[in-house]
Amino acid sequence: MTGNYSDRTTVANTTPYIELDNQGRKEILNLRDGINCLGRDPNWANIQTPQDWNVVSRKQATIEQEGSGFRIYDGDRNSQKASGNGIFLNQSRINLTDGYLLKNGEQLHIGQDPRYQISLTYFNPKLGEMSIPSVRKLSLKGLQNWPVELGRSPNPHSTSSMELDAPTVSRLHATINPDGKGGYILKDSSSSNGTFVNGNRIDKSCTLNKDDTIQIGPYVLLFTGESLELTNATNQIRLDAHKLNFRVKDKKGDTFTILNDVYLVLEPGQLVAFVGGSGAGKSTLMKALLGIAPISSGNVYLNGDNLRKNWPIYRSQVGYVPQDDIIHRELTVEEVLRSACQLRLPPDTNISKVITNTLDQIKLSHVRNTLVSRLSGGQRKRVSIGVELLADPKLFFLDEPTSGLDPGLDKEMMQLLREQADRGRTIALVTHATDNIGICDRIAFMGLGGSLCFYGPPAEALPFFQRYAGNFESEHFGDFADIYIELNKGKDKAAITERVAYWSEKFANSPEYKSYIQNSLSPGKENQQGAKSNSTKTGISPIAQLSLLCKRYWKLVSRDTTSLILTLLAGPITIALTGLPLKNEQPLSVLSEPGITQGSLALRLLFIFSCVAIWIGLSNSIREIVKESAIYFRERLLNLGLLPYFSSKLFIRGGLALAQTLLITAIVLLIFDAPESELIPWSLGFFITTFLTLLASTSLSLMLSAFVKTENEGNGILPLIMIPQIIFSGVLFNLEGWSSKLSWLMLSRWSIGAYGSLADVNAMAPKPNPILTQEIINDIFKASDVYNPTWDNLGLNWGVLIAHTLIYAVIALIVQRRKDIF
Ligand SMILES: Nc1ncnc2c1ncn2[C@@H]1O[C@H](COP(=O)(O)OP(=O)(O)OP(=O)(O)O)[C@@H](O)[C@H]1O
Repeated sequence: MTGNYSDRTTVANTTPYIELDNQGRKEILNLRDGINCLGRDPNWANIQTPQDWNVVSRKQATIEQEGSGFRIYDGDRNSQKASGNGIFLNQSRINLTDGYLLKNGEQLHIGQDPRYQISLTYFNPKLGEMSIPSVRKLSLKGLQNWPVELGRSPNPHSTSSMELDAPTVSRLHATINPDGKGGYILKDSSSSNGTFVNGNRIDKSCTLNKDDTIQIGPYVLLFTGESLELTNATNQIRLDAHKLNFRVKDKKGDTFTILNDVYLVLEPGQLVAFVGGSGAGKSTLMKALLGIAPISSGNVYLNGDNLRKNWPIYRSQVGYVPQDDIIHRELTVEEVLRSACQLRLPPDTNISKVITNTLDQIKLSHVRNTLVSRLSGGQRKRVSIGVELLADPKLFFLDEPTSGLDPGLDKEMMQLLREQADRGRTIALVTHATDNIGICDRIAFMGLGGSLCFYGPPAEALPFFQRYAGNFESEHFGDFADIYIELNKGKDKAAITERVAYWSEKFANSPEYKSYIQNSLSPGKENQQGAKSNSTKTGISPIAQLSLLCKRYWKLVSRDTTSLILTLLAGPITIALTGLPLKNEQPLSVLSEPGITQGSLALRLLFIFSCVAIWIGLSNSIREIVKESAIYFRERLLNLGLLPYFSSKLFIRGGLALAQTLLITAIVLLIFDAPESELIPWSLGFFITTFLTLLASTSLSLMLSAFVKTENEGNGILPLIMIPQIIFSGVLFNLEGWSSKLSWLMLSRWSIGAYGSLADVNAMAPKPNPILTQEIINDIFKASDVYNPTWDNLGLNWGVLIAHTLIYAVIALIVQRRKDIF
């Protein structure tokens, strides 16, 4: 960071002291030898703060001498009661049990809300030179150089710039200028991830008011009226879960509990494992902590902010690897990472550098150019983790990252996560593999019904469940499987629930609960307004997203060469086969004396054309949305636009439909005599009709793909869609009444109508004569208005095909939209 920050002046005092800074009001309190009690309560505190400093609790902290220094504990250490607002060092709450040994010049905070929090800095002049406090201040008053530049890499020569170095921050993210009336205007410089003021993403610019908090990527700045203070420079995240409950009604109407009054604390830099039997609620808990699972009640706070209300601010700072892979197997490792970078990070990012760093972190540099499909299960999981690490998330959730891995890979994965936590990330994972959970900082044992039965260091879990008799010197902590057995003991569900209730209650009354939850839990900011709805708008423009998604999708389609060739050739081959039995016929030429069967033969051939186009269109795309739902879901949580996503599918599939149409048209012109069309040349009319049929059926299959839950469901539904197209086409049976109305919903009805009017099949009806009466002719082939060779009729058929395409696309968008969580 550069700029004219207000540095602390050295105080002529040889006694160790703490300096409290309450939004500019400062108090210096000398520390005495022995025990210091800091708070507002005059009967308890021997270092007392002003009564109107309400953020400070009556019994805020106990500061005890330790050697030549001081250790600070939250609250009243004597009665083991934590303070209300807590004391934080880089978002880690100082606890009552271990406290924290103060370092000279280091700054802590009382409370979490930057608008009201009070900084507490410890100074010991005897220890010599003081370190510069971590809070950075840029004074705006009297500043000569405007604008103030905020960003990842602002003008290095400017004395009024603030460097906010994080991948999710744009090179020049935002600027501040005076408004000419004594105030200041904050302007977003078309950043990718947005500039937020008091939780709301600003559109273009806004006037700053005193005590506004500005959030840029992981940084929080406080505007004091005259200066800009960086209140969260360490960019770490803590998570506090308050009384999470999730209850649903089962089929009988009985209430079924999935999460039961769960409280949790995840401190910055901790690696936390959620373990427990199948169906105990681990995944639900993880999703609830992430804010993406519905809950009946309770709150999750990230650094004190209500997560659900502030998701737009935090979404780029939270990484999530679900159970299913979130990567495309047809791409190389580098391509996967590159496309994720392009979608998630600002366009001015040095992508190659970010990819190289990430590959180093996940130890996959040697497979940079390998296709994901050729990687082992463990390597694939690492790539999924790499995709999330690109944005350098400070809070990272992983759902069963080690499932399906052998013990060696399981250990490697846990070590990788340990390293990541040691870099300051807060990491939570769901796992069933307990061999290596000893390297976690905390484990949460869940019992049936979503009850928390233990939360604390792994070394304390076995003694808590009275299942351990050894020592914890070695990395192996004993057999956690015994705890699984203990929590599942019972002949039926009621007995197991009773067992779980016993342990859950025991834990709630245990010293472990007090130490690792009760005294560490931080209250969220009350009455906090959520981010407004415009906060969810995407970072990079929809057009840029569309272009990226089209390129990626085309790569995926073209990599699968066999499928691509089959997709392109299936239509022409089928049409060529149809030509075999008709090789001596001229089914489409209108003859002056049509034979008795010519009309019905022509209609059957046109019917084949329609069916081929519909079938190919349907089978083209039925899997395209459902097969990547895990990836879609993850990218949508970040900033994927629904319209660009769906349009990329329609455009690429539409392009393929165009190529298919060209090939089909060529083969039809080659094999069959072209009829003389009075409206438009047969070749052009055939091309347009085939393309519109293919496009409408592609749109229909994309819609179905959005509806179904699995690829198998999609495949199963195809015949149900195709067979009515055949029955209600109007070719095989005379349709009257309701069946005629139903045929309007069929693509085949409009497709065959267009082909029929182009080929003028009505003119192929045999002429009646004394032997061949009209009655007999009607049984063989009956001219119909559906095939009238007029522009009105042709236009209607084409128009309805286009309308079908649009309606299916809109329904698909609505269905996808309904899957959104935020
Ligand atoms: N939205 C929901 N509606 C109804 N039941 C649900 C819902 N979500 C989860 N459940 C049920 O809640 C229970 C807990 O599910 P969850 O997936 O969280 O368990 P888990 O501990 O992760 O299990 P596993 O280890 O087998 O993955 C299961 O019985 C599940 O079927």
